[in-house]
Amino acid sequence: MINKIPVITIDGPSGVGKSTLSKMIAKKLNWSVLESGKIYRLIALLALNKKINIIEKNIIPIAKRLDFILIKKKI
Ligand SMILES: Nc1ncnc2c1ncn2[C@@H]1O[C@H](COP(=O)(O)OP(=O)(O)OP(=O)(O)O)[C@@H](O)[C@H]1O
Ligand SMILES: Nc1ccn([C@@H]2O[C@H](COP(=O)(O)O)[C@@H](O)[C@H]2O)c(=O)n1
Repeated sequence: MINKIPVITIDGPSGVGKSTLSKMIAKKLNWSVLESGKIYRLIALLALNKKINIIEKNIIPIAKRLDFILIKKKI
């Protein structure tokens, strides 16, 4: 079943405090933290494994199926 708990995610450069701040906010709101950098890296890994050229039109279908891929562990 897909987790319906709201998530917070903060984008920005490395080491600026995204994780620290998002964990603090998530704790206060009882939300989950979504680390967007991990999603980008996972999509890149899937594209590399499947030898897919990393251009927008190829990446969008992978991103759309990401929840299915994660649930079925089809990486
Ligand atoms: N408001 C703050 N003031 C001073 N130091 C901070 C603050 N917020 C976070 N830090 C410190 O800065 C460092 C980087 O923080 P954090 O890991 O939250 O950043 P990040 O943006 O998530 O990093 P990464 O991109 O590497 O995942 C940590 O050592 C953290 O303790
Ligand atoms: N493949 C990636 C990875 C990250 N980003 C951006 O960088 C930010 C920092 O990511 P971290 O995981 O190192 O905290 C992230 O918020 C993204 O904006 C990216 O564009 N592509």
